[in-house]
Amino acid sequence: MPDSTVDSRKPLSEEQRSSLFEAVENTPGVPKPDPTLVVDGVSRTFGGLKAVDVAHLEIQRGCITGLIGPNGAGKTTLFNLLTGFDQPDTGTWSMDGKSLGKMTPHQVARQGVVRTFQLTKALSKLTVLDNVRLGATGQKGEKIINTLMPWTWKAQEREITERANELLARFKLDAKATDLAGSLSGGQRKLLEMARALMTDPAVVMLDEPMAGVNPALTQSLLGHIKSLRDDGMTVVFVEHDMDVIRDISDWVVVMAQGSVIAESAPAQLADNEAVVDAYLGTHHDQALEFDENGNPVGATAELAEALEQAEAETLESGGDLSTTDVDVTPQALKKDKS
Ligand SMILES: Nc1ncnc2c1ncn2[C@@H]1O[C@H](COP(=O)(O)OP(=O)(O)OP(=O)(O)O)[C@@H](O)[C@H]1O
Repeated sequence: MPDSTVDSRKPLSEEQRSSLFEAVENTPGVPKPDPTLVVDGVSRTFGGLKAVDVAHLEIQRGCITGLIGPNGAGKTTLFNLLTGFDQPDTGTWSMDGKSLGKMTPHQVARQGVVRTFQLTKALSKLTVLDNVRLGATGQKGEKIINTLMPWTWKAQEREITERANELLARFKLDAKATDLAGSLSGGQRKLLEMARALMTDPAVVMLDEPMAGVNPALTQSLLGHIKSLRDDGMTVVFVEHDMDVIRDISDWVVVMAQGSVIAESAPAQLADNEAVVDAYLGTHHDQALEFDENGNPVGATAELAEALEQAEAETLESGGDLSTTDVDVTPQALKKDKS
């Protein structure tokens, strides 16, 4: 269990969540009514490249915050820094007023902040159940003194297994408990990651691209699971490229580009923000393409394919040569075409 004594688990209703953000301005670094994580001046440089340079960021408690931005914007690096997997050059950050700086991932998890990875870290040669059990921190059996008192850690082992089984049932992986993790599909591994992350009963869960590589059939159930974390009173921060997913489940969206927070807003107002359109929505290079079971493009991919076809037809009509002409299918160009 996290050491934090603040009651950070009271689930918020949908109305409460949206009214929380009513008075929050759409400006980078804007204060939130009841922030749990607060980041100040956090920067990280690799060689000459400033991967992260966040002046100020507050994450609202009990809500889902979507973190978006083009490839290389610094999203994963920020996750790494906040959860102790990397150390910043400058800056401080805290949860409920308690500094999380200079801590190991293990210590950060004990404070109540956990994360999952873009590429799932399931240990393929261990069973699904053992993978989840490994998410527990601070088992009494780890301490030498306790090896002299095996009854204390045996009882704890039982508790850990019980909790792991409960979590496997929550994520509908209980039937796979004794299978090797290596036999799971991409989507099931994401669920396994979430189950493992929840072993410490965290207050804040940071999910790095939980939908990436997931079979579309599992996407809805994965989204449901993420919402259920919030409905249990947890604070969720998640990185995602798919704007439909962002709009569907985020209460608030933070946009990063070139290491910094360049915009924040409610999901419905994202497209109105010029900085966001320029830095993110205007570039399609990292948008996940989606197709149905017959190989036909769906959703945003269908719009993109249609726009591409139309732009190609126009290029040919006006006597252009497709082998030498780049067709501009950015949203700005498409808007121009439609008007
Ligand atoms: N260990 C590292 N060594 C050197 N450069 C790194 C390292 N980790 C990240 N970077 C660089 O820092 C920048 C930010 O990378 P990061 O992975 O945080 O971006 P991101 O927003 O998560 O991107 P993506 O959406 O592609 O996952 C990139 O230019 C990346 O190449």
